[in-house]
Amino acid sequence: MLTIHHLYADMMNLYGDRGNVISIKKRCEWRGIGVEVVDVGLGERVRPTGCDIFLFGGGQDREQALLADDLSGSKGEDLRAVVEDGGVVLGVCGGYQLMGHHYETPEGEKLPGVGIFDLHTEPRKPDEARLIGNVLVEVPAPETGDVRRVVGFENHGGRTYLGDCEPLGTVVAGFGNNGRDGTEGARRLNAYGTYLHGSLLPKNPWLTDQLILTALRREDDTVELEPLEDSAEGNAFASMAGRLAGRR
Ligand SMILES: NC(=O)CC[C@H](N)C(=O)O
Repeated sequence: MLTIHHLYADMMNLYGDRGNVISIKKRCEWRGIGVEVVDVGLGERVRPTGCDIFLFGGGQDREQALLADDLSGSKGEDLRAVVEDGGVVLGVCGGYQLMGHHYETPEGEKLPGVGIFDLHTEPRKPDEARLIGNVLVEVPAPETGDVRRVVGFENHGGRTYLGDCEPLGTVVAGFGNNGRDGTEGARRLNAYGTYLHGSLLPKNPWLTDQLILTALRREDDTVELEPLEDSAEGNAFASMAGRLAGRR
């Protein structure tokens, strides 16, 4: 049984990030893989089962401030332990920002993060716009050495800067972490962070399956996923990626 832990489901669900939960759930069900969804709200502990995917969606500054305190206690420790143990975690935008050291709001408030990634996020300057639009990212797959593509939508004021931390990938079109250094997102062990809403996973079925496979293989490293008929999603992905790549 794969457990999807949906962190702050009712607070951090900007731009349809709940679609990430639905995509993982359906792609498991279509394969006859047992899957359950557990909402993890304020004051609730994360309870790993050994076959888990933790999802942390996007949110406005107000929601981030409300839950930053909740993350600074035992829940943050538990999430760091999950990542160190090779657990699968995906943070999107506001959730991603709070997986770093801190997120500084435009009002100058530094919201403490969980410290999963060595990164921090600064506010946009008064004369800077929010980073908004469609994004195309090239993601190296170290396991196979090939490069995959990810598409999505971004809308964030924060500018994220990586320290000793790998990016998820390189921006081909769009802004990414900060609109300056060409990086998008972050990755460490099996923890992923990204600015891509969309929602991300329905638009990028290969990434969804990679998260599912990684989680399943923590229990049984011989598991394989039967392929699904992704032509519709694949065509939508290819046309968006092609359009965006044409903007290089
Ligand atoms: N889309 C989001 O999750 C926004 C994150 C954060 N509030 C920012 O504006 O950068």
